[in-house]
Amino acid sequence: MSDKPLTPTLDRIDLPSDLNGLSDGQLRALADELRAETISAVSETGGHLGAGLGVVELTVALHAVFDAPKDKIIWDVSHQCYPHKILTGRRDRIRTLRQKDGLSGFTKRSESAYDPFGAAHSSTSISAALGFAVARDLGGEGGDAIAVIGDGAMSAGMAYEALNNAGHLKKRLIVILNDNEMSIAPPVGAMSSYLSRLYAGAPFQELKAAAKGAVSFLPEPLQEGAKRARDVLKHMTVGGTLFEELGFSYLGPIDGHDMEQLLTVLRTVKTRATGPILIHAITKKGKGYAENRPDRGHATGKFNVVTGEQAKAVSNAPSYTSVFAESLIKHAAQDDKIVAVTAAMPDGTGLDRFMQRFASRCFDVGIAEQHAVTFCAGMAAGGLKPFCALYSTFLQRGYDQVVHDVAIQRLPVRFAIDRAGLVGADGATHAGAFDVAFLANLPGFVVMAAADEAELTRMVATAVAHDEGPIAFRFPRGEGVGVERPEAAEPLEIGKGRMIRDGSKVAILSFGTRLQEVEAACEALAAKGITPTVADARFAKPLDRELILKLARDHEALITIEEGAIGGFGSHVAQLLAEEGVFDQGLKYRSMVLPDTFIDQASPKDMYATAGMNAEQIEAKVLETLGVDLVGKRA
Ligand SMILES: Cc1ncc(C[n+]2csc(CCOP(=O)(O)OP(=O)(O)O)c2C)c(N)n1
Ligand SMILES: CC(=O)[C@@H](O)[C@H](O)COP(=O)(O)O
Ligand SMILES: [Mg+2]
Repeated sequence: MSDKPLTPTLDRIDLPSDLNGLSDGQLRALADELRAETISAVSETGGHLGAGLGVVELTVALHAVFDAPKDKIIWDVSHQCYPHKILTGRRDRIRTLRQKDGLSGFTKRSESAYDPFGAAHSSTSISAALGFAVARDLGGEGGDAIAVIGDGAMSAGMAYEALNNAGHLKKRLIVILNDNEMSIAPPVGAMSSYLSRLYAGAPFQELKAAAKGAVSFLPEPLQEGAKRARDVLKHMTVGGTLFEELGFSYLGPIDGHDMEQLLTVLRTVKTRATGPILIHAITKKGKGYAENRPDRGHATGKFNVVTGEQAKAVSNAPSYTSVFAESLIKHAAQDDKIVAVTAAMPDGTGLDRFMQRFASRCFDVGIAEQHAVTFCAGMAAGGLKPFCALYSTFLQRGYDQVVHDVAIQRLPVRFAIDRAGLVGADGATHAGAFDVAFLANLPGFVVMAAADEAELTRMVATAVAHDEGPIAFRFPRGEGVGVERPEAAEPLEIGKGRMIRDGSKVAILSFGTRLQEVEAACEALAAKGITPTVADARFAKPLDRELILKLARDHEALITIEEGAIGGFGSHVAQLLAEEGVFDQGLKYRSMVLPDTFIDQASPKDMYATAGMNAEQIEAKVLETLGVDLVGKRA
């Protein structure tokens, strides 16, 4: 017998237009089936489960009431989009989610007309929806523009910039605030408390009754129209909210799992809204399956639906994240000037452990990377030693702050850049591809990449000791290589690399954890009689000029490799070699960087294969550069 759920109503739905003939009762049944299908699919693929389960009813109601793809439904972050994908022609591929050549785990314009706007970084939905609304009103395509944004995503400045602009423009625009009182971790900040107060004070049950009463009079609610709708609106509107001050009509709070309330409110809004309107829906993250998990099932590996047991990868090596956190905690125990900042990723950055030890010196600022950077700049200016722990991809959002607030003022902010390089299932949106390029071009910045977990401990020590200006160290997602770590790591000499092995003819200069692949390539090359010299650059800025020029002088060819896009370490090395006239002397130089494309999700190994940066490809690059064929003979 199949362990897939029975889904008789869902089986009749291929596209949202198939919802048209369904009664409200059937829509309710559909939601239950959609929830079961989502759980079943994610049990096979892993992924973001909890957020999607929280919006199952909302997804059905939105597609029942609105007319996608003409109406634009824009999911913020879009990690909650799996039920939407199932209802929009992608059910047959839903069990390929987040896998190579499969469906993306996020909305993606190139994947479906029902994904009008791609996302994965948070808090962009209101701006995008407003853009669609303006395009529509200026004669472009499209009907309603609807942004669905979570309470966590509401902590980011960009959401307020959009509300501010939308309240001013007064376009018809629908924002649904999906408030489950969760970010990845429990949400933080004054805004989160404000939202809780809004709904703590509201007469939830009365609203429910009001909506139900209206529905009982409305066998065909859309035809019956105005009067009942006005009643529902009147009952639900709470005066004086922040949103109203910003120019929005505020509706709610409503129970985001009550199909009757959702349908009534959405139908009312569809027929009556004129300007910007915000619907405040209260939901439960993980609804129906993962409600009791501490993170309410934010992300999960594959799991057994019956027992909930998750498949665990076995590794003897610690994760880079935990090595970073442990090292920082050790230093912080000796140095009370050390403080740490996360932007809504306490678990992901390992700072949850730091927070347990040093609560008053650790700050979760919410999804607010720009603020995180400038907040750290302020603390550095005030004499503290701030560690700004961000994923590479999310640091992108704080770039002007890095330049304007940190670099120009030469403030000693320490950037701990996690998820450097290709990250796997989250795909292109989460690739840590650009940080080396966008940091190493800034005057006075020190930029390091750890080759393994022992190196990471040294780089944490280096960052603690470096008070002269900004410093960054990067490390990848996942486990280290299992090397022994120094008990008490010494700071590195700034701008000094290290030799790994002496060889001849060709030198490989590695920056970051590709070093393991370089080593594997060297083993294979040894069997062909080729013994490359290998060095670990450690620093992209300042470069170890002496080391690089020596490698260039002593070898026929020099190859650099890094887990980053063009414009990073290799470009700086090329600049140095060009300035020093080394190319004029005939050096063959090659730079292995991420290709100039966005690489779709797959395992990190497969993504690096696509990028041409695994051991076999390094080996091939050495042979090609030396003009040697695959068996090791010179052409
Ligand atoms: C700019 C940015 N920073 C951090 C993240 C990581 N992140 C993804 S989802 C999430 C929590 C979002 O919470 P919420 O909007 O309430 O959605 P929920 O998961 O509760 O449905 C965070 C912090 C991100 N995607 N984008
Ligand atoms: C959607 C999002 O941005 C996060 O949930 C992200 O997927 C977390 O990635 P890690 O699993 O690498 O922490
Ligand atoms: Mg939330």
